[in-house]
This record gives sequence, structure tokens and C-alpha cells, in this order.
Amino acid sequence: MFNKTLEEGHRKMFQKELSKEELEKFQTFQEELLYWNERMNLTAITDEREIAIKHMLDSLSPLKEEGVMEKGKVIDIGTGAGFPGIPLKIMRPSLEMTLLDSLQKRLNFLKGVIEKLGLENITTLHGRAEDYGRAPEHRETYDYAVSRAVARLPVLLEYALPFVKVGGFFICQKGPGVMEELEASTKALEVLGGEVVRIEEVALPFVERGHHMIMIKKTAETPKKYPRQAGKPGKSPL
Ligand SMILES: C[S@@+](CC[C@H](N)C(=O)[O-])C[C@H]1O[C@@H](n2cnc3c(N)ncnc32)[C@H](O)[C@@H]1O
Repeated sequence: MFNKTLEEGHRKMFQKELSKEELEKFQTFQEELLYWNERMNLTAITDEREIAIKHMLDSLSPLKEEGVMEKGKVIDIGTGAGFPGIPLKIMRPSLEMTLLDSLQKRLNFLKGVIEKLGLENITTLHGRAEDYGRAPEHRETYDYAVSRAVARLPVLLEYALPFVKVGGFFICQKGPGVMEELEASTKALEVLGGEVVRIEEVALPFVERGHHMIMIKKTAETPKKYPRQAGKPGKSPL
């Protein structure tokens, strides 16, 4: 059921077949997710078909944009059980992927997944986005930041934009409240050096509800005082 849904759904979304190797990797990831989900809290979605659609295919939606994430350094902020970072890495093995989360046990799960799938050029990073966003080895060094289901946009921008090089992009997915979140983000975009370049409605195969993909270009360096200390962006968003 998982494989069939993923294959058909991928074909509908991208008009392209998944290779045998890609399919095997997705399947192993799904099996690991379900196995470990019995032992720790990884996902509320446990139906195989739903995992294929709402986790795997949903994570791939940035790839619908032509020329996006063909190569370069990517950070997935608040990756949780590996979404969208692992599916993106399966489809684009040449990406240099960093999976960031503040929960160590989820990263331990991901280290196992990375080994089982034989993925290379992928690392896990334990801690808060606000702290790594100030660290010179991470600040403004990524071509892309991605993030799904982590925070409202004004908060998320303060987590994400400090990681992105000027000229790079932050890509996130948002549900029905997208326009309201965008309106609330005017100040954050201006202060942190970002500009919305695309808002795309993404339809997911087999289900009614899709989402919006927002592409934000980093247009200027983020001032040194951002991100503020851990917890502050969430408590008092820009
Ligand atoms: C609701 S989960 C979403 C996980 C995954 N992105 C997905 O779409 O399934 C949010 C994740 O973000 C992490 N997180 C929240 N705030 C964070 C922060 N400031 N820095 C790093 N990770 C954070 C949490 O630990 C959690 O794993």
C-alpha cells in the first residue's frame, strides 16, 4: 500500500517515475518510522497510505519549483522525524543536508535512518535554531533553509533567515492561515533581510487539502543581534 501510493502520487505530482533505489529508501524509512514510533513519539500519522502522502510526498513539494535545490547546502530546522529533510535527501543525494532539532532522541532515530539508508553528506545537529543561527560556522552559510510545522511565520523567519546566505532561499510550507501569517511577517522580513518571491498552492495527490509553499529570498545580511536568545522569538515575535 505504501509503495503503490508513493509511486502513483509521485507520478501525479512530478510526471516522473521513482527509481527502484529511491522507492526502496522511502520504504525503509517508512518501516523505521513505524517501528520506532511504537517506542518513542515520532508521528501521529501511522497509516501507511497517509505516511506516503502527508509525510513523504508533502516533504517533496519544494522540488516542484524548477531549479530549486538541485545542489548546495540545506538545513532542515526542527526536522523532528526527518521531514522534509530525509525525503528531500533521498531525491537529491548531492545536497549537503543538515538536520537540526532540539530533541536528541529524534536525532538518534535519524542517525539510525541515515545509516540504514546509506545516505552520505548528511549530518544531525542537536540544539535550538536560535543558538546555531548565531554560531559563525552555521550563520549565513546555507543555500537553503527548509522547515515544516515548527512555528508561526514571524517566529520561523527569525529561526531560519540567519542561516541563509545572501542570495539563498528559505522555503516553508503553510496551511490555511498562510495569508494572515504573511501579513504578520512584514516587520520580520524587513528586519532580517528577506523578501517573499513566491507563494504557490501545492495540491497533494489523493487528498482534498494541500498547502502553500512560500519561497523567501535572502536579500540582505541579517543584523548581528538576530536571532535573539533562545525562547525570545517565540515569546515576542518581531
Ligand atoms: C511539530 S514537530 C515537526 C517536525 C517535522 N518538521 C515535521 O514536519 O514532521 C516540530 C519540531 O521542531 C523542533 N523545534 C521546535 N522549536 C525548535 C527550535 N527553536 N530549534 C530547534 N528545533 C525546534 C521540535 O523539537 C520538534 O521536533
